[in-house]
Amino acid sequence: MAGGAQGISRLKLMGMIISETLRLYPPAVDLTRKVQREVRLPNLMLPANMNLNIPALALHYDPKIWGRRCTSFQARTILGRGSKATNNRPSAYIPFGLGPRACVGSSFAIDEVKIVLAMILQHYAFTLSPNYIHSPIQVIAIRPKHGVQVVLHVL
Ligand code: HEM
Repeated sequence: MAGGAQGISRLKLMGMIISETLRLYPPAVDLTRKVQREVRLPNLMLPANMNLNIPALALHYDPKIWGRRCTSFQARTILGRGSKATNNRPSAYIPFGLGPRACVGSSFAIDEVKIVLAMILQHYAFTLSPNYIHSPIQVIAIRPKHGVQVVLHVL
């Protein structure tokens, strides 16, 4: 694809936009794990059989990691899958989980979004409809409560 603003290819830019969208609206807001055997960390002891809740949403909005503007959409602050953006703290960015049980479909999911967007953008530009009400809710996964109405402009 042709180079975009500041030498970033459109494909890369699309990846950054998808990554930033998944930071602000991770469909899975938290992950759960069961502690199999007692674990002692410097400041923490986790007893066996304890259920752990790992709050992806809270990590994704932590100003210590993402800065003061952590609540706003800043695609350019997040590169690739977030390892640089998180200062090599990959556990701070977990829309697909982390470790051996991380999402096996992550690359497929991202490629699918890129393909669908590329197909739409070949024929249309789109803007948010004035009727759109920003209201993400959690119904198992995060979703827009009132849908996402867009206005298509034929190219
Ligand atoms: C944007 C789309 C998607 C998101 C945000 C997502 C997110 C996640 C998350 C958070 C987990 C749990 C990881 C963990 O517990 O550490 C997971 C697991 C999983 N996902 Fe996805 N997923 C997506 C799309 C897909 C797709 C398209 C597939 C299949 C084609 C898929 C297949 C799986 C499977 C099989 C697991 C279980 C992996 C395991 O337990 O070993 N996911 N996903």
